[in-house]
Amino acid sequence: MLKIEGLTAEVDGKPILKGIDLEVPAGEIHAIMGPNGSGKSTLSYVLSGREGYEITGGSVSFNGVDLLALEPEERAAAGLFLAFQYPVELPGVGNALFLRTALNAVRRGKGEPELDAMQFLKLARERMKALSMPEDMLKRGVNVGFSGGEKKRNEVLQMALLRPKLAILDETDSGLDIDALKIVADGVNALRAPDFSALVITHYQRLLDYIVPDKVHVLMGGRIVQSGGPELAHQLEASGYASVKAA
Ligand SMILES: Nc1ncnc2c1ncn2[C@@H]1O[C@H](COP(=O)(O)OP(=O)(O)OP(=O)(O)O)[C@@H](O)[C@H]1O
Repeated sequence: MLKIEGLTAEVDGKPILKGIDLEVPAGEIHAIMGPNGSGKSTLSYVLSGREGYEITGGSVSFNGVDLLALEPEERAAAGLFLAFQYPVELPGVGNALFLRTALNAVRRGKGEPELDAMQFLKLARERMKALSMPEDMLKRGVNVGFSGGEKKRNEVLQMALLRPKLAILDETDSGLDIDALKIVADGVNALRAPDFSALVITHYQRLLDYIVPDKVHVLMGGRIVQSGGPELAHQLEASGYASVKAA
């Protein structure tokens, strides 16, 4: 599914990713943990094709395709989805129209028929119910006036509608109350399938009680410095990153 080899990238001439090697097979969920400023968000932005990041070396293969050669919208059409750490507000852009436009763009890319407003509403209501989101969130501007937790749920709604092949969740758990955490985790778990993979970036072991990862990786100083099973997250929670440095 995803194979990253020797990936290096810089921002404003400052090297941030210093040789990332990471493989996420189809059907697996991997977690990335690491101290503040270690490059976790940078990795997710580089994978999604955000402007301002210069790739200086390495390769990323996504289902056999050179991901780095694709435009951001082509990456989305190929099945990549990034749930932002800080979802942006788009005043004046209705959430329903935004979500339907995103969904239809991906459907077009896959050669599937677009959904009209009625078909979309039916699907969105169904998926929102599963996420315990009130329907009026469709009528409001994208994320405008949404609480922190509501913005994160709106990201997961997007994911539930787009049904990507690879979802990257960048600290989607931060700012969520305990009930919302479970709802969001259920949303991710519902997508588990042999052709779905996820990279879950988190600071907290707690999320990984609900989304049990196949592997946990520690990103420090722009490199993956340790990988292990779910027990690695427990070990980090107990001893912090000093134990990794010593390893
Ligand atoms: N536009 C930028 N200009 C300068 N430095 C940047 C820029 N974007 C990121 N950085 C730096 O790159 C480093 C990695 O940032 P990144 O956001 O990827 O870390 P992170 O691991 O996601 O951190 P956190 O856990 O705090 O979210 C940081 O030192 C950050 O200051």
